[in-house]
Amino acid sequence: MTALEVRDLSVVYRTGRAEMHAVSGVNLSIGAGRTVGLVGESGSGKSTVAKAIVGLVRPTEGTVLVDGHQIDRSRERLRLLRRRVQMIFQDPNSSLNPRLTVRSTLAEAAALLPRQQRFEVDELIDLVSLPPHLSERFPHELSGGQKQRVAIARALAVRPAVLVADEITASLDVSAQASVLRLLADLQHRLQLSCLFITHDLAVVKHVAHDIVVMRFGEVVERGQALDIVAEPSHEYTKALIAAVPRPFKATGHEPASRRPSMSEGHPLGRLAPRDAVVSPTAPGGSWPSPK
Ligand SMILES: Nc1ncnc2c1ncn2[C@@H]1O[C@H](COP(=O)(O)OP(=O)(O)OP(=O)(O)O)[C@@H](O)[C@H]1O
Repeated sequence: MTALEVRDLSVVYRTGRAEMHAVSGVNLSIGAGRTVGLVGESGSGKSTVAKAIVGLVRPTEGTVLVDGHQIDRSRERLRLLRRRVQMIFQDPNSSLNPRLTVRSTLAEAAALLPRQQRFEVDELIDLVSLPPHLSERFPHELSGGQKQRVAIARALAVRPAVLVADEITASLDVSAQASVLRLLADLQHRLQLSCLFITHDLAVVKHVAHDIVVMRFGEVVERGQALDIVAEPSHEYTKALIAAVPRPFKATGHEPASRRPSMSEGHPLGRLAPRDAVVSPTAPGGSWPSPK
């Protein structure tokens, strides 16, 4: 089943008389329990796609379907469908309210669900493996990785079907990056979440994505299974993106396949296994903890 589908999405930003065609004719779909990596350089339109999906920008053309239902203008429907898709942003400092403790942040999000479906705050804290004693802290008292875990817990509080993660590891140091990526893969497997994972870093994406969609100048230029694209990109732009991954991790293409260095070899995240090795997409998934 398709959890999220984007059909022929175009977004034009208008500033005065100037028009900026940020996204043109983008199609993508994410199956239940799958992760799609959306990659491309800065300015290629990735965040605009994400914002259109969660309703932060209005598509100029095209539609977004959640669980097969079009997000239309009916307010009640919009509210329900939007809850099914939650976005996590790059910078938790601007996405978390600095005046709320972790507990208040999560309680506020959990309260959006009817009482009988609600998570307890402690369950959410446990779900993202935050030490329980951090629950009374404010965002400025947490590390970057801990803040991003709070942001993930807040997104999970409404039991979404789809997570849109926009460069969520970009502001973290290397060890926090690896542990947030591991958490995401683990949660996604346990909860059968679908995920759109946005990054400019092709070395990161293969650790989390089953499939990759490559964007350039607002258009999709290549798509396919993550390991295939990383091993044998067909579009020149994708090849250039891979070539931009720091030298020690690059294959020349002339060595036998068995000796070809993986792109992440020597990369700070190189010890993480590729996505399909971490969690088989066909492996039986878990389910949401049942409401108390
Ligand atoms: N609100 C806006 N008004 C006008 N132009 C915008 C607006 N937001 C984004 N753009 C432009 O749209 C294009 C796509 O931007 P977008 O942020 O979607 O790209 P991106 O691939 O996510 O890049 P980054 O990783 O740097 O965020 C860029 O040229 C950007 O300057």
